[in-house]
Amino acid sequence: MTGYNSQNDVASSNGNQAGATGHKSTEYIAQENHTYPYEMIQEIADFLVKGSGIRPKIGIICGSGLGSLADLIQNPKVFEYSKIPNFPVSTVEGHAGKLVVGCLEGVNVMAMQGRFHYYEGYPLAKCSMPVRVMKLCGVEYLFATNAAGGINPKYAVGDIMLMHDHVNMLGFAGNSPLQGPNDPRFGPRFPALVNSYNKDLINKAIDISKAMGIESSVHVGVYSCLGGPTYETIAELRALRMMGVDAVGMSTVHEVITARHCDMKVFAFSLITNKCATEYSEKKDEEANHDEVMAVAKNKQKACCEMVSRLVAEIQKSL
Ligand SMILES: O=P(O)(O)O[C@H]1O[C@H](CO)[C@@H](O)[C@H]1O
Ligand code: HPA
Repeated sequence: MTGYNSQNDVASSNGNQAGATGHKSTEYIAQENHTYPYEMIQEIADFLVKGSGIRPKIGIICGSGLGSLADLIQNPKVFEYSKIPNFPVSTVEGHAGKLVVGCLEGVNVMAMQGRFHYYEGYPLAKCSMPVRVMKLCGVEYLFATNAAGGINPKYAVGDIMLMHDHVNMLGFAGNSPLQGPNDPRFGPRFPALVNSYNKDLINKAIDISKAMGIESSVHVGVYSCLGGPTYETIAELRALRMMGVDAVGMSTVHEVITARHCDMKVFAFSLITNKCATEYSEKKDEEANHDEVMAVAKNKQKACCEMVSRLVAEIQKSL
């Protein structure tokens, strides 16, 4: 272990500060940006692979209230985040803070019961650091799930939106999980993001929705991530709709960016937990709230679980 802690006060690690030339070292810039050095990610991955005896092929991130996706896993080995070296802890209700490793439909998988959000106070690189851990554990496919507000007027509460693209609002503001020095062992300095969402997996998920008889409540659309923790204003929601956004949340995009940077195949979906109002109203019940988000997710977890396990079974056929 390097002894580096991303929450350390940068100024206290004076060994890495500007040298006689006045230039900051790469390691110092990495600390300034709260990024994790490759070696530290490798150590976390080694800890998990050694502790579970498993090299997972698929990584699953459970959205708010969707932690039961991890309950599908057979012979689970459960790691509390607080017991994993250098791992952040979950602070949001509906995010248990456990990493579950085991087998699903004959495929070794790793599931995060609890993700990290920017509004929790974590820099984006830290929010999506577990995706790099997954990569170094052997993960080739990322399944990212989330609870989201439906902006597309055709979407109903309880529908599923398969993500085929995103609008990165935090990126518009100059924030990225890839900010700071690039380590080419993960990926290129300037990764392309067209075709980020694997078309083959989207098509398989559409076929699965037909087989499940739920195709009328499954859509393909565009997700946007805002910083939160506030839900959006009417004016913001109208602006997002004009930009072609179908569903809005506070997660996922930075995880997808990190996964594509290291060449993982990505499948992501939103469970629509509330309809976003785009008209001004005094009615309290039209305001988004986390209790409603959690309740809808709990209600719909069965369909989400079936969608995920059937898709894993499809991937298993192609391995
Ligand atoms: O994106 P997930 O983690 O599913 O959670 C969503 O639900 C919370 C708001 O209710 C926010 O954290 C939003 O991002
Ligand atoms: O309406 C929403 N907005 C942002 N994030 C969300 N997560 C669930 N619902 C929402």
